Amino acid sequence: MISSTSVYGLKMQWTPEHAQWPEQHFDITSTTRSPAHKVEAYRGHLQRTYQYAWANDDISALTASNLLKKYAEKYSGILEGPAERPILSNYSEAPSGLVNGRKNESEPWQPSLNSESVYPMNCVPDVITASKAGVSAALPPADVSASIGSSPGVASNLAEPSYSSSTCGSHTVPSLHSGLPSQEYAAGYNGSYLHTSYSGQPAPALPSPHPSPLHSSGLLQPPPPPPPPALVPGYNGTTNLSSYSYPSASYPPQTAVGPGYSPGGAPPPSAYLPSGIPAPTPLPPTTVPSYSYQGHGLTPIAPSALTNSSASSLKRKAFYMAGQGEMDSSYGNYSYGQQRSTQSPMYRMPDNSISNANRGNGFDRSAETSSLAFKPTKQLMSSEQQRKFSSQSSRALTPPSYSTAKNSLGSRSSDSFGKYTSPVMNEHGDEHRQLLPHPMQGPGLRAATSSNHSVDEQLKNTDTHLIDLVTNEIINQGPPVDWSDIAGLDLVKAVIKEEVLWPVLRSDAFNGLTALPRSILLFGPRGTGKTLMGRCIASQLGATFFKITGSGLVTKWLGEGEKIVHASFLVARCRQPSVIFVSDIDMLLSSQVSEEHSPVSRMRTEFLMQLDTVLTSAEDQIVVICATSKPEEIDESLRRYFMKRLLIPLPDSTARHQIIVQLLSQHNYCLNDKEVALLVQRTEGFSGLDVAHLCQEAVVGPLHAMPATDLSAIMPSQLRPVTYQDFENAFCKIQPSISQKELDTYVEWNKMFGCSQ
Ligand SMILES: Nc1ncnc2c1ncn2[C@@H]1O[C@H](COP(=O)(O)OP(=O)(O)OP(=O)(O)O)[C@@H](O)[C@H]1O
Repeated sequence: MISSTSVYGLKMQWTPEHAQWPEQHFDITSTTRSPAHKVEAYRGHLQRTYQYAWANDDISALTASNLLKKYAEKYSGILEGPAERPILSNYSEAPSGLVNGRKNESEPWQPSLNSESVYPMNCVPDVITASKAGVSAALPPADVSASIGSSPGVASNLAEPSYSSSTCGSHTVPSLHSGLPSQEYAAGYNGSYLHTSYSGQPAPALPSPHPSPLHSSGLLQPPPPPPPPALVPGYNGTTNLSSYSYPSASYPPQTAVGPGYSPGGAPPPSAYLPSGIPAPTPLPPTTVPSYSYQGHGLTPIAPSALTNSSASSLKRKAFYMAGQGEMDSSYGNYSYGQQRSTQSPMYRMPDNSISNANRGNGFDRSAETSSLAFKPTKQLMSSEQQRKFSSQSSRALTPPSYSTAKNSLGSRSSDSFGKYTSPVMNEHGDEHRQLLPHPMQGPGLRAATSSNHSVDEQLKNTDTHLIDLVTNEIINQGPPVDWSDIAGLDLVKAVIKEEVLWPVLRSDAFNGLTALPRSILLFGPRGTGKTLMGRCIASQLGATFFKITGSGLVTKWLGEGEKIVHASFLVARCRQPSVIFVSDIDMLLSSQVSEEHSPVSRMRTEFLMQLDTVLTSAEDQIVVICATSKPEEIDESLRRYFMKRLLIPLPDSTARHQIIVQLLSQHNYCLNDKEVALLVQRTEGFSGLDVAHLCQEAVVGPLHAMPATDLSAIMPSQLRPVTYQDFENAFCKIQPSISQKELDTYVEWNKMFGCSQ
């Protein structure tokens, strides 16, 4: 139907096609979006369209469509009356039906253009028809009737919120544009892969599959070839964006700014780019809030968006560079090659009170007032342990966590040892060393004869009475013990050799392995060679042997046992390598010790603190060996302080034979092999000490036949040899000291907690 209207003397022809124009350009069926919203979207579309046209020096089908539509708007404005002329861009200013500049969604929107409000204008339909014909020739048939809301030429460029939020990983670009081939316009590329604010960046010239109508009409020359891609490496302009390898949504965010990147500064160096790709002008990170540029196998060519971690990293960097906060301002700019500032909390001088408490009475700090007084790890541990153990006497003590990698005793450098030697040690120390059957040869023991400087300082300021006591009564300076001096115990010997001695003697072979056993519990009947074993270990290591008797601490030295323990470990650190042997350890670690502030409790606390320090220190060359004949009395929570718990059983027949022959060889005796074997058989159940007592009693048998007045004048050669009868007499006096019940207890305890079967 064609109608004509005469307005202001102009007669306009109006056809049904004209009446459909508003519906085609404004989706009036939409109930989800206000007209004002669509206008704003359309404004953005126009802005981008013109930017792209300007940037590419090209007029695409999209731009041509927009130009045509703009012409149509102008003509439609002429068709409408001057009093109620609705301008496309001022819907927000329309007074009726709008609330706060926006149309209420509940109100049905009435288009301003209708057949009655349009003035007939004969020339306009012709222009429109001609224009549409041009577009129709360029668009697929399905798109001919598309409205603005669905037209590929326009709608694909509308920055709808849901459209711009489409993720790279969804790969749904074609579905977002019905009827529009995905490669026709890089909507997904621009709207989702790149942030909209990135439009200021020169966009890649994406070729249109459809020739511009202006091109078709010959009004414009063909556009120049597209510029080389600047943003997507390898993109050649013909790549189908739907198949473009977008970074996966699960792709890990770039956590750090690439090397050479300086926010807001110069672009990254060209060496950072793939070959043949020019460096883009970097955008400030804040303008690309969610931009993740790095693709699969692609080297980033532009500064990436700051992820949480990288952003916080830069924040921290800025924080330190600004010198804010409590941290030392020089720390943030710190170069590892620089001298560390002692003002930094990481390298701050230790608290005086802690140090003094740790170093005992009378410690003079004046000697280490220089900035070089870096608190060594060992002292830090010691301070922590002081606090830890000083408050735990009322609760269960927990075993320490043993250090693993650098737990070797041989890791101490020669520079870390001091020169301290006790006045008493000066007299006997060298003798002790000379008596060693196997002077230390291992690579880790070259520097084992000195003491740590800081420990040396502590020692100098410790009560000399305690030092002398330790030196005279704790340090054992007996003859060295060889493995052959210990009868039997082959299994225990093998374990100790392999797991205690080898890691010390050849620390290089055990570096990085599991925690090395530096605390051993030897348990078993009395007189079976536990102390002998401890001395043998010290001799094999060439270590100073400290023997602390638990029973002596709680009886003889009860009042100052705590100080003696402390001083013993202190001297042991000065005389490294050291073996501290504590017999009757059950006296200190018994679960019966319940009084919090009793002397025994304080001794136990001190001992555990020192033991923990040894176990957690990678520098100390100290082995702590504890022995007990009552392992069941050790507090359960303290049992695991001992990394190795080895049963020292009664000597077997072979061991007894060896002990007997060994002892008789020092005397004149007359026993055949059968009699010796009989002795071995009759000493079943004897401890090594019992056997020794038996032999001793038999050896003095010949003296019983001598007159008492001549004993001092009789030469050994004048005495008769020891016979089997002397042993018969000795058996009358010497009985096995261990009951079968006790033996069963050790066997059971060994099954439960022992490390050797
Ligand atoms: N296996 C052994 N080989 C040689 N001699 C041994 C052996 N066991 C014990 N003896 C003798 O017994 C003596 C005491 O040994 P040792 O002091 O080592 O026993 P112990 O287990 O430490 O005793 P305690 O539990 O009472 O401290 C040694 O001096 C040695 O003469």
